[in-house]
Parts: sequence; structure tokens; C-alpha cells
Amino acid sequence: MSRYLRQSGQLARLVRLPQHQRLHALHRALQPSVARSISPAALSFRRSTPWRPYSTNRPESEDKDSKDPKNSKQPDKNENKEEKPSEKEAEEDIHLPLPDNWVYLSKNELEQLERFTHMLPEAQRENLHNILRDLKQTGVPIETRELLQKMRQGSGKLSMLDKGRLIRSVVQTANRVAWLQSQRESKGPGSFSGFDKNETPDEHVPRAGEKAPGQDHQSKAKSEESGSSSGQQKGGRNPQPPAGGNGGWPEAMQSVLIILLSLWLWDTFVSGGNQEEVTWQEMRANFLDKGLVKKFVVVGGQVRAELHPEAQPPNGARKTYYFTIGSVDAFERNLTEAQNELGIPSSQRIPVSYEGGGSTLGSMFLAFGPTLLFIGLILWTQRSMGAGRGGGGMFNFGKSKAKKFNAESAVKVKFSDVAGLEEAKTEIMEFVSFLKQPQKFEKLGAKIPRGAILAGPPGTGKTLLAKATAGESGVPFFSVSGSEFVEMFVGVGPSRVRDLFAEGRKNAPCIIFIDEIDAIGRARQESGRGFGGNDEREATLNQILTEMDGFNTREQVVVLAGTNRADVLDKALMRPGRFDRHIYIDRPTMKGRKEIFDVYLKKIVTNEDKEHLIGRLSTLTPGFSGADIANVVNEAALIAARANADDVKMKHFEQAIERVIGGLERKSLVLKPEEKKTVAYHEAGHAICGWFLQHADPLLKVSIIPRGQGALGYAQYLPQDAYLMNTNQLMDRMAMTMGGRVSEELHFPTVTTGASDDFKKVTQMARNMVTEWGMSDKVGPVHFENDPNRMTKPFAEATAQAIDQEVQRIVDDAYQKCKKLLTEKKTQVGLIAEELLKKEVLVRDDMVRILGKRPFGDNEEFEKYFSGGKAGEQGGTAETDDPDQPTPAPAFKQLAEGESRR
Ligand SMILES: Nc1ncnc2c1ncn2[C@@H]1O[C@H](COP(=O)(O)OP(=O)(O)OP(=O)(O)O)[C@@H](O)[C@H]1O
Repeated sequence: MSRYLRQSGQLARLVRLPQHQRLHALHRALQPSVARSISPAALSFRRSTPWRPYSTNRPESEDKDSKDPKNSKQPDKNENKEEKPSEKEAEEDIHLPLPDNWVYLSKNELEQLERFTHMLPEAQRENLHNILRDLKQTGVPIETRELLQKMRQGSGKLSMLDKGRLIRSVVQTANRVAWLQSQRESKGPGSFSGFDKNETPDEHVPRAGEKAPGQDHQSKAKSEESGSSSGQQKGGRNPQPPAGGNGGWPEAMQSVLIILLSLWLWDTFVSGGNQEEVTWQEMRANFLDKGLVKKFVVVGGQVRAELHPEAQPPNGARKTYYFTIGSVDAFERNLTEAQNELGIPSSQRIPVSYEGGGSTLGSMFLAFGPTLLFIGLILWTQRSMGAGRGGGGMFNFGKSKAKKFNAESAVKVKFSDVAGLEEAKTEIMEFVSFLKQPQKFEKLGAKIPRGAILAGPPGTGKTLLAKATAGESGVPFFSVSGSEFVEMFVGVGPSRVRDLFAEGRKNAPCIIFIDEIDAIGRARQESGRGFGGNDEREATLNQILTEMDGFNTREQVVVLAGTNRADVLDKALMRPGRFDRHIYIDRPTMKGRKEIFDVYLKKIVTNEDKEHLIGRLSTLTPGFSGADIANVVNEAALIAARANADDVKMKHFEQAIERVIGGLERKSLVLKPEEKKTVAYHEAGHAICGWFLQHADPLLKVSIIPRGQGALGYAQYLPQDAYLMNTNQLMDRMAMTMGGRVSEELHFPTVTTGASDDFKKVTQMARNMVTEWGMSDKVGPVHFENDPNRMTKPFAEATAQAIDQEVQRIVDDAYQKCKKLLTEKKTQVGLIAEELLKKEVLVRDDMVRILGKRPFGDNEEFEKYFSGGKAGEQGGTAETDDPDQPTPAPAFKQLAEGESRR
């Protein structure tokens, strides 16, 4: 779009023309063809213009309409001069009192804008209608109109300053519209203008949450005055929204941008409508010879003539004249000849500039496009973020996303809802009493602990405990997840931490709970290893460290944090003075499980003997977390409901447990008879080992119904809550795990792939015995870290060989032990396998019936709940999707590839 001025200087031809030429020009100026194009208003103005020395003639209008006194007013309608609304309009519409230098859009302008709403997509149309209605009331800064007039004057070119002014007026309009909308919302739907007729933005009495009108007004007025020489916003009135907040601003801004776009369209179309093509000869005769042309602009294959302002009507719609040229050279030649004929000295020739092709709209888009795109992007991001997160928006990136609960509203959890976890509760109780009676500690000079880390496996009740702490102490509770500090923008994490702690201090006494703190609290040197540091996370962690240091002991803000990975946390976070207390919450013990079952069974309809039910379920669920237990109880109720049972029975609970442990039963997976037989003998091998090995865990159930991911059968044992295991227990467990493969060897000519998972377990156990538990005489009592991230082994090659040999030896020992046992009990393995093939599921009672009582006593809890009448109530059933239906006998089908694990 670079422009090259070929000639410069102004014409002042007429004075220098000889007399005959002057008369000739005058005569030609009076030709009708010229008058046709120029409005009477323009003529009258030109007549009174004394300084057009070389052509004082005026073309006469031939336009019939213009002769009609009625129609002759037409151009005034188009003029953009401030037009006061008619009385009728004023009755219909309530106009906001205008600030200085603001005008209402004329009816004509509004109508024209309205017309362009049809060009927009339907979704935007209504928006535009609304905004037009609002603009009717708010008016626009006068400079908007001035600028639009300027655009319409043919060139469509705005200077940088003008562009800035245009954007400023859009922003001002958006503000005022947003204010109007917020007023309308706050006064409720149905109110016409949203405020009293006589109430102005300045006079508006602020409501709760609104800023006083003067506050915004004054500061804005100041900045407006300093930033602009146009005299906008001086003193008194101000179109800025006086209400606090800018909730409707983006929408209003968006709408005003649409308006602006429409204005451009309008401008283009209106000016397009006022364009007239002439021939070179007409151009010469009517304009050039009369000295009316200020400049020629060559755009592609056309030349636009810019006329002197005096040649245009002062207020009406201005016409642009253009003509088509064959080539630029030909045009230049013609122009030079014409000017030579007219005797224009070379210093005063008509300037010619050259533009790249494209419409006014195109050039406008080029000029404003990037800015609009940028604003649009901001608005879109703002909207989508607001929608995605239920408010907030991009300007709130640095704001903490912590959810705040307070005593009245949300935190209803009490310590009584947290079952078990007695030690953890006692520890944390102290925080509650600190928040309730700080003076009790302070008077003895005790420093109040700043915070506690609750560490432990998933679902063990860490979050629940933190909530209960808030519920008990009755103070506000801020809950945030560590990952919510992490954002793709640099600096957001620390800023959110600052905001969270500032909020905490404001609401003290309160509890801040940061869940999954390992997302940001990882040891710094660790995160930096190998791939460069994560600066943003470190900065966030540093900010937490700083904030926790920043508490003084009188500030009653307690910070609790939950994590599953206390081992990876930064040491600085864990030191006294920050997270003083480290509370480890493990999976519940038998006692804990009983208490948790007790809590959840209260919500369930069951006629079972409560004490027996709780005991039995707790025995069946070693290693279950609180969340697992809550899930089992709920699952049992669902199974009962599916079976249309009136209450939840023991079998429903057992099915639920089985489902949680083993996964969903896969009825669709059917095995070939020989495969099924192999599975039966494999599982029977495990079962016999479990039955006859002294240190093996008690066997509960054996099944050949495929379940979960690739398990074709399974034997369920009940490990005790054991915290130590000796070598004998480990060896028996390994031998039992080998039982499947050994049984296959003893009963079939070949073996299958089904024992792979068993080998994995056995090898892992043996390796741990050698490298971690000091159970190998050859390698000795040493511990070698098993860190998969380490590139090098923590031991010498000779040690590696010794380890391998020892692992091999232990596995061999377990294998031999198993083989010896199963060879002795080959008949029993056969009996169990055949029974399994018949019934698919065998429970403990079936085993007793076939094998006799187990030679070794089982643990106390197990004997209590599983021996005698009540054990094996579910005898022979396994979970099916319809628990009251007998287990369907599988049809025989090819086993899917990759599903060989048993
Ligand atoms: N001791 C408990 N008493 C009662 N319910 C519990 C207990 N422990 C866990 N639950 C149940 O488990 C659910 C999950 O617990 P919670 O969210 O507190 O676990 P968490 O330890 O924070 O887990 P994560 O580490 O995965 O965040 C709780 O909503 C509750 O229903």
C-alpha cells in the first residue's frame, strides 16, 4: 500500500488563465452534466467560497428530486451532524443524558445500521439489535461520527491518530453500554431502561458491590484528559460505567465491535452507492478543467478523483468519481497533455498517488484487522475460560482457584464421619483446639504448628480428615489441588499461591488445604535432573515456602497438605516451621475396616446380623482403603437392587468384594474344553498348595470363571494384616504361586503360557529376598536400591552374578517344594479340578468336603467368621451380573489371543 506521489503542488489556475480560457471554463462549469452530480448544498457552499480563484462557476442540479423542496432536504437526512431526537422518539425512547462531546445516533443512522444486521449470522443479529437499542440510549462519542464522516469522504484513509481515536471511542461506547446493561440487570428484567428516567450514570446511586460513580469517573477523566487532546471526558460527565466490576464489559465490547464492523460495511456500501463512474472526457470536462480535482489516486485499473472539499456538499453524502484506465502510462500521458493544455505549471500539477488494489473495506481491514483480531482473541479467550470454569476469565489467571467453604455452607463433615484413623485424628485435633482456643497455647509460650502433611496411599481418607478438621473447628476452609497452581503461563503459580495465602490471612482463623501437594512440592534438585529444571514449579514451591515463613505465630492460618508421595517432597517443605506435623495415614487395619464398614453400613438396608456382617466383611477385605470399602458397600447395594432384593444380603456383599478384587466377570469369554481343563488343573494346583502348605494364607475360594483383564481363573486367599513376613511364609507363598505350572506339568504332556504372571511374582519375591531383605546367606545382609531410573547398577558385576544365582536358587527351592507336594497330592489335585470343571467355583466348604479339614489351623479372625455354618453361605455361587441366576455354563469357543493369563 505504499503510495508514491508523482506530482505535488496546488492549482491556482484561474488567475493565471487568459481571459478567453476563463470564460470558457465558466461556460463549461455551467453545463448540466456537472450539476447532475453535485448537490445544491454543495453549490451554495461553493458559491460563497471566495478563495477558489480559478473556477467560481457552480454546476446546476438537474436532479428533479433536488428541485423538489421536499426532497431537497434529503441530503440533510444523510448528514451525520448531531441530530436531536424528535419529540415522538423522545417519548418512545428514554435517552441517557449525554456526557460532553457525545451525540445520539440519528434515526437515519440507526436505521441504516439496522439494515446491516441482516448481513450478520442469526446468532449475532439479536445481539446487534440489542446493542443498537442500547446505543440509541447511550449515544456515541462525537468523534466516532466525525471519524466515520472522514472515512466516507472518499479516501477511507485514517491517520494513526484517527485509528487510535476510533478505538478509544469504541471502548468508551462499550463501557457505557456495559454500564447500561449492568444497570438493567441489577434492576431486573422488565425495566425498560434499567434506571430512573432522571437518573444519569453520574447520578446513579451505587448499590452493594458498586463503586461510587465519582471514583471511576475521576480517575478515568484524568487519564482521558492526559492521554487525549480531543477534549473528551473533561470534567463533569463521563460515559464510563460507574458501577463496580466490569462483568458485562466483554460482551458489550464484543457487540460494539460488531457495530463497528457494520459501520464499516455501511460506510463501504453507502460510499459505494455514492460512487459514480465517469469517462476520462467527463472527468476532464467537469472537474479537471474547472480545477475541482485535488488529487488522483490510481487503484489497480481505476483512478479515483479526490475533489477539493469545497466541491462537495458540506453535510450531505459525498460522491466519489472514478474512471477506468487502459494503462497507467496512457493515463499519465493524458493527464500531462490535459494539464499542458490548461497551462498548469509543472510545480502545481495535480498529484497522483498509487495504491495497491482493494476496496476501502479491504484497506480498513488491513489497517484495523490485526487490532481487531487481537481484541477478538482476548474476548474469545475470556469467554471460553469463563464458561469452562464457571467464571473467572483470563484476567483472573493469577487468582487462586481455591474453593472456599465455610461453617454455615459446606463443611458438614465431622470427626465422627471419619472412621478409624485414631492417631491421625488425635494429632490433628490439636489444630482444631488451636483454632478454637489459641490463647490456651499462647499463654504457655507454645508456638502453634503451622501445618501438617497428611501422607498415605490413595483413598485412605486424607481429604476427608482435612475437611473434618474444618468442620470441627467451624472456620473457613480453602481447598485447592496442587495441580491447580500449574498453568501454561509463567508466573501464574506463584501469583496464585500469593493470592491464596492473602485470602487465608484475610479470613483468619482458617484452614488452607492443598491436596496432591507433590504436584508442586517435589524436591527441587530431583525435578531438575536430566531434562532441565521446571522453573515455574520451583517458583511456585518457593512462593509456598516464603508464604509459610511469612506467617507470624499469631496468624491463625493452618495449612494442611495431602499427598500420596511424601517421599518425593522437598525437604524445605517438611522442615519444622512449615509443615511441622507429618501424619501418615495407612490403609486401615482389621479394626479400622470394621469401623469404616460400620459407618457405611448404617446407610444401607440389611437384615444381616450387624456384628457378624461387619466382622466377615472386614476379614474379607485386607488391604482395602476407606474408599474401597465405601465402594464395596455401594456396589453391594447396587447388586441387590439389580436382583430386586428387599435388603442387601451377605452374598451381595461378597459378590461386590469379588468384583472389586477380580474385576467384572467375563461371561462373553468362553474357553475350549481342553483350555478349560488346563485352567481347572492349574487352579487346583494352587488350591492344593494353599491347603497343605503350613504357612500359606487360608484359601477362600477357587474359580475358573474368567474375570477382569485376562484372568481365566483364580484362587482367592485371605492374607492376614501382617506387617512382617518370615522366610518360611515367603517360601510357602512362592511354592503356592508355582502350584499352577507344576500341576500342569504333572497332568498334561506339555505346559502352557498361563503361568507367566506367577513367575513374575515369584521372581520379584526372590529378588527382594536377596537384594533388600537380607535373606540370602551368599549375598549377605545388604540392601540394593531397586531404582529403575538409575543408569548403573548399585553393585559390582560379581555381586550381580551372585544375586542372579541366589534368585535362581530360591525360585528352584520353591519349585521343588511345590513339586514334591503336588506329586504326593496328585489325586487330590485331580479331584478338585474335576469338581471345578463341574461347578466352576469352589468355596472353602467344598474343599473341606473333598479334602477333609485343613491340617493347620487358620488365623483367629478367619476361623471366627469362616468356619462353621456361616462360612461359605454363598456356596458354589460366583458373581454374575444377575446374582440370583445360576452361573451359566460357558459355551466352548476359541480363546482370544493374548488372554492366556490365569
Ligand atoms: N477413614 C474413613 N472413614 C470414612 N470414609 C472414608 C475413610 N477413608 C476414606 N473414606 C472414603 O473414601 C473417600 C475418599 O477419601 P479421600 O478423598 O479422603 O481420600 P484421600 O486419601 O484424600 O485420597 P487421595 O490420596 O487419592 O486424594 C471418602 O470420600 C470417603 O467416602
